[in-house]
Amino acid sequence: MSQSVSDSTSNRTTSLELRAHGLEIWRGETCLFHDFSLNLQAGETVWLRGPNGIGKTTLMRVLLGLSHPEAGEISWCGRSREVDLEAFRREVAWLGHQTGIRGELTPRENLAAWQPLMGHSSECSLTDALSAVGLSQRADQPCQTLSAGQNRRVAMARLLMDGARLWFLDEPLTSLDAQGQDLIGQLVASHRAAGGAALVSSHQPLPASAGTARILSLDEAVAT
Ligand SMILES: Nc1ncnc2c1ncn2[C@@H]1O[C@H](COP(=O)(O)OP(=O)(O)OP(=O)(O)O)[C@@H](O)[C@H]1O
Repeated sequence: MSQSVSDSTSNRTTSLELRAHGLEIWRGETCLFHDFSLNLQAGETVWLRGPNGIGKTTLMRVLLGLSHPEAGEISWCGRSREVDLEAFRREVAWLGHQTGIRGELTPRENLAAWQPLMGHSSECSLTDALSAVGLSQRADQPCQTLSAGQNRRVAMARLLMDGARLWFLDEPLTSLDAQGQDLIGQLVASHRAAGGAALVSSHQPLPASAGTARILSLDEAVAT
């Protein structure tokens, strides 16, 4: 178990380790996970691989504390995640199926509206984030006039501005062309290189640009 050290400038722990042990998760009459364990540390990408409906979103929601497992323990930096659930959540940036983008607002306005809600601010400015996802030319156009893939890029720009060290990306490749998928891979690799970690769910292979990822095949891990 890693040691937690306090960072006096940001009041964060400098270690990064998410552990889940012995999780049992039911939805309705179905046991999705039985005795499931996961370990994610700084500099790692874990790819949750599995077909539609296997339980990837459900697992991410449980890890984030948005719903509860029937059994099992989840720890963050060596302590129960429940000790300070809010502090844990501030360390997580979640890109889910619903991006939370307001269509009547532009990418710039959406990002500005999200900014005060971010747990920690990164060194990446709003302008830099838009540029990094290739949206500088579309920054002032209402999001409802952008394509699905362009809106995914707006959501990715939010991750770059958010200083969260742990990324939960739920099917981030959806709606993206090959160039967009490659970009997601690059962003994940950069995040990892900067000491962050990413949990990425996808039913399709991660782009090569994402670099090394530890594969967790859910169809082998789920309850039988
Ligand atoms: N509230 C609920 N009540 C009953 N069943 C549920 C509930 N939420 C999810 N499920 C079921 O749990 C299973 C897992 O759903 P989940 O959304 O986690 O899958 P997924 O692997 O993320 O799928 P996808 O790849 O399509 O996003 C599905 O069969 C779904 O129908």
